[in-house]
Amino acid sequence: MDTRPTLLVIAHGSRDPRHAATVSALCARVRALRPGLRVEVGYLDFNAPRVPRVLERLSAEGVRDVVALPLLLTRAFHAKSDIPAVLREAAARLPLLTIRQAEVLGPSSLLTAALERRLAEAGLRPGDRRSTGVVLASAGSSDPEAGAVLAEIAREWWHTAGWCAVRPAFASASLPRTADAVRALRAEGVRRVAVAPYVIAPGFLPDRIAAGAREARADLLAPVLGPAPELARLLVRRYDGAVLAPARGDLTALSA
Ligand SMILES: C[C@@]1(CC(=O)O)c2cc3[nH]c(cc4nc(cc5[nH]c(cc(n2)[C@H]1CCC(=O)O)[C@@](C)(CC(=O)O)[C@@H]5CCC(=O)O)C(CC(=O)O)=C4CCC(=O)O)c(CCC(=O)O)c3CC(=O)O
Ligand SMILES: [Co+2]
Repeated sequence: MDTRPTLLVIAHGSRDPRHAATVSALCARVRALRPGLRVEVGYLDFNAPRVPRVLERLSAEGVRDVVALPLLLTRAFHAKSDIPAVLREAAARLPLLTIRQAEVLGPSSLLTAALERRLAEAGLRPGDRRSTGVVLASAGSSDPEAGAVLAEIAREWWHTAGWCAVRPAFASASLPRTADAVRALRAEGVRRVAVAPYVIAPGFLPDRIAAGAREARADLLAPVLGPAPELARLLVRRYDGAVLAPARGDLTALSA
């Protein structure tokens, strides 16, 4: 029997059916990277099964150890408040289960590599970098830490990839919006403006980013990250990090 903790991927959920289809495709890639590892998905909202139902089922089946991995790019509301509350509540009802929450996916060079893969798919050539300004369009959060982290990711990516500029934009909760960031780059004289959605799956907020890119006539709109191979590798990396965490004395277990 496989004694490794079960991987529970916690996805946001969406009314858009492409969201859950993308999450499933990503999990299939993770299973291919780690044959024999049990990978389950639970949703916070909109889709079934919800996280508490999955944990109940796992506990009933005799699973004792779970790594709960937020399928989120940023440590903000969902990662800091929402998921810990859901896990605490479930852990209190399921005393045989040990649940560890893994780190969120970002920031990571694997994510910028996935963004570059998507920009190339949208037609951007490596030689275009110096003349291209990129709008890094994320979901947005009212958590100021998220905004600061996104600004740092934009700075770092600009620095390492050699873009003419990288500017953050947000689909909700904070400003600027995608269309305003595209216009600002144009006003600064940037020749080619590309929009890179820093979101995982198609859905409501990605559609808003795409509408903003069209409205401001961006030259290029990349697809969402989706089941990129870099993302699958990053999930495995965060899972491994959580499995190793207690050995470092960095106990994140929610129930003993
Ligand atoms: C807390 C809040 C902002 C705040 O106020 O701080 C916030 C935060 C975050 N959402 C994130 C992600 C996604 N959000 C959606 C969808 C919706 N999100 C909405 C609201 C809110 N989202 C605010 C709560 C307001 C309230 O509930 O009172 C909805 C209801 C309405 C709306 O936006 O108007 C709309 C449903 C639309 C519908 O009805 O169908 C999808 C799915 C999709 O787009 O379809 C994804 C996955 C995208 C992907 O695939 O990556 C992340 C990024 C996490 C990460 O990866 O880092 C954060 C950041 C964080 O965690 O803080
Ligand atoms: Co949201």
